[in-house]
Amino acid sequence: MTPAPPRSPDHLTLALPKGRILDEAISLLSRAGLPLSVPESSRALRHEFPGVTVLELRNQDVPVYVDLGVADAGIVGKDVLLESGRAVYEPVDLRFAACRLSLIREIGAEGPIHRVGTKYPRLAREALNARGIPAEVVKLSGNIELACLTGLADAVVDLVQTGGTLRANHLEEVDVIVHSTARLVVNRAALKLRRDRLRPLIENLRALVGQDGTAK
Ligand SMILES: Nc1ncnc2c1ncn2[C@@H]1O[C@H](COP(=O)(O)OP(=O)(O)OP(=O)(O)O)[C@@H](O)[C@H]1O
Ligand SMILES: O=P(O)(O)OC[C@H]1O[C@H](OP(=O)(O)OP(=O)(O)O)[C@H](O)[C@@H]1O
Repeated sequence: MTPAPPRSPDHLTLALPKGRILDEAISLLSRAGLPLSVPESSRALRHEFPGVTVLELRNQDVPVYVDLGVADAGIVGKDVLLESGRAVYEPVDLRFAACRLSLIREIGAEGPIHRVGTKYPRLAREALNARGIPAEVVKLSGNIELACLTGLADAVVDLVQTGGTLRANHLEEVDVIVHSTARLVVNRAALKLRRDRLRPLIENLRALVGQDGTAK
């Protein structure tokens, strides 16, 4: 393993997910005082700004990079954070990318649930255990609703926001498992080492999303 070059305590490394969270994350961080702009469309995965490096990752990898201290902080959905099981510090609910993780079946489906398809096997397992449903959980990677339509599974655990995907596929939400929004996550050691950079960032983000006790 190549050791990472030492980073100055003045420098911040941020883990941000490509996909639907990236633009809003960059916009919020910029308004909170970081000199960021949306990375130009290139194949580059690491973007340098004055005093800040942005690592562009898959959602599931954001908690890993932050927990292991390669990134000082990151932004990720609560759904992905819970699924990761990583005990990172989570100081700000950024209140965007709101959705819920739900148990979903074909409209009118009855009878026992034997197999559940999902991108969230840990949360699905916990939810099924809590409801006393001894079903098999099958990990899938995308277009999860298809598992119900094809008979691969007799229920799925997936995200719902407008409900448009459910309606378009003759599916219904049977139960909400957890509500999710985007969160700022911070490495606990970095919070001490880079306190002068991270504390103002946390306070500015709290003020921007209305969690500092002041009016927005
Ligand atoms: N339809 C939606 N409406 C609002 N927020 C959503 C919706 N779908 C997902 N999210 C939130 O945005 C996060 C990122 O979603 P996105 O669609 O970019 O990920 P993905 O492409 O499915 O993930 P990956 O390809 O990295 O596995 C999710 O973890 C969730 O918190
Ligand atoms: O209730 P809705 O507003 O329809 O949103 C829910 C859909 O959004 C997400 O899928 P996405 O579009 O990210 O595609 P994916 O399945 O590839 O993740 C999620 O997995 C649902 O399928």
